[in-house]
Amino acid sequence: MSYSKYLKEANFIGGSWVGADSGDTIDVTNPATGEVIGTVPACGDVETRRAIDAAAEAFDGLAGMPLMERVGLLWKLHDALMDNQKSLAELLTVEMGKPMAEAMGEIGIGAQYVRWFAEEVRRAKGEIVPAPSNGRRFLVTKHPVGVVGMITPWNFPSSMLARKIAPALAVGCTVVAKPATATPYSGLAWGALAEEVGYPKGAVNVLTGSARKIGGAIMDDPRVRKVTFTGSTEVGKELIRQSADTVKKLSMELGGNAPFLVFDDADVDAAVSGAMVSKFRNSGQTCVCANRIYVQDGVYDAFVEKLKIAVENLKVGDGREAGVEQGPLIDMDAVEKVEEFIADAKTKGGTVVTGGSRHGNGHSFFEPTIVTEATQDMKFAKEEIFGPLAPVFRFTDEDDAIAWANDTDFGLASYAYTRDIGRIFKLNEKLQYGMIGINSGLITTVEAPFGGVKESGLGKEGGSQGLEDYQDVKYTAVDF
Ligand SMILES: NC(=O)C1=CN([C@@H]2O[C@H](COP(=O)(O)OP(=O)(O)OC[C@H]3O[C@@H](n4cnc5c(N)ncnc54)[C@H](OP(=O)(O)O)[C@@H]3O)[C@@H](O)[C@H]2O)C=CC1
Ligand SMILES: O=C(O)CCCC(=O)O
Repeated sequence: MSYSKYLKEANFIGGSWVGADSGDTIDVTNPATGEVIGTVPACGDVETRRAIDAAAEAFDGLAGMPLMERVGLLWKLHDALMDNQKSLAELLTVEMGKPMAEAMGEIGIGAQYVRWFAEEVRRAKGEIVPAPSNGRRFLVTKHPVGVVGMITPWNFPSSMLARKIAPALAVGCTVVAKPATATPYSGLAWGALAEEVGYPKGAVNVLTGSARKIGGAIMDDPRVRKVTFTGSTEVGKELIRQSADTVKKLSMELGGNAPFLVFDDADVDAAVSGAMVSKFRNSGQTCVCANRIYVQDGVYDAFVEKLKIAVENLKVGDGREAGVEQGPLIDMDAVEKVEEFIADAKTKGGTVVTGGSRHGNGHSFFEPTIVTEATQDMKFAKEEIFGPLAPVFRFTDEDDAIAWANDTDFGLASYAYTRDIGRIFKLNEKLQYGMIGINSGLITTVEAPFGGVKESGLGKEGGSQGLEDYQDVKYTAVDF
């Protein structure tokens, strides 16, 4: 199959494809079938330090490369992604399970991130700040932070690296990346692409293996000046603690618990379409997925009826089959977690109006599910579901809905459907979230800063802010 071009069973360190020193490997399986599709090296701290050596050595060369050469490399990277979009998407689907259409979209948005940062870096201007007296100039300039450690999850194994690697390389930082063990090939493909388009040796290094050992070596090393992580809040907090000893710059894209508010004046059909994309994209496994759907009394029944029809039309199956819209969950633990949420809701008065069970064919598939009459004491009101389960809560009063929406430690994405302009501005002020979708269930775009507040993380990815996160600001006072 064409995806085999990018199925690399070795790690990319200092410009060479290598195994673990021990020779040990880890199996990689297709969650839709359970079959082993290949192996990757089980690397640890020694190999990670070697990768950091290579990245540190490559740094001056990449940082000192003329801007238009760095931009040229990014353009080549963009073209390589688009030229190989189908084979990279197949690889992604085979290791992660998402439907091919979504995998094609993920490779496409990854390429867009590369193009965006190739454009944005040309406008990464500094400042000359007015001095208070004559004979002085105050310069504010921007510089690449240095070697960047990147740790990424399985749910968007290609695009989560795109929005970290692209700005890093754009400004001249070098990279040591550790993709998730469940989905390593889409991460290793970034090494293959960097090699293909001619990045200097050591500019991009990609390792697989023990999260604790690779992560530990990245966090301990003073040469790694920044760490960017996407994943669970629990691991993110541990990395924040570990970063203290060497005071690293951090970007943390952590968990979410997105509220999705539907007010009486909403266009109910539009709200249902928005809820479908927000809740069921990637089988509910995105950190910006609607986790709690709050619907006002006046449209509650109509919303549930239409949502049920849309959910029952979803085709579940192997992501490689034509027309499939819901792939498997990443593993059986994820299935069990969804089952626990449903069982808890049922004991507290929730009603399963569709779905609720494992899907027939034996692997980690789960039926797209709706639970109605959800309440604030149910587990999913506080915890991230990360699966195809849509809890629908009922509300009467706008202020109650906003208070419930904010009643969480997370603050990543939120959504609201309403046509009242005054309410839209009130939501903009009151919702304690880094991102708000008004009459839109799909808000991720390269042009805008993606990121959360509260325990959903630190820093932004995308937008102009997503470039600045890879730069240090330096102030130089010149007296003459
Ligand atoms: N915000 C988001 O986008 C995501 C949120 N999640 C949430 O987290 C839950 C658990 O998912 P999971 O994949 O286990 O997420 P994790 O946070 O455990 O994994 C994300 C990445 O961190 C690595 N990692 C794990 N432990 C450490 C460590 N101690 N030091 C350094 N790196 C580490 C993982 O490596 P390895 O794969 O080798 O374990 C992976 O590369 C999900 O159910 C979901 O709720 C998950 C993924 C993405
Ligand atoms: O789940 C994430 O961590 C990122 C979601 C990206 C997207 O919305 O496409």
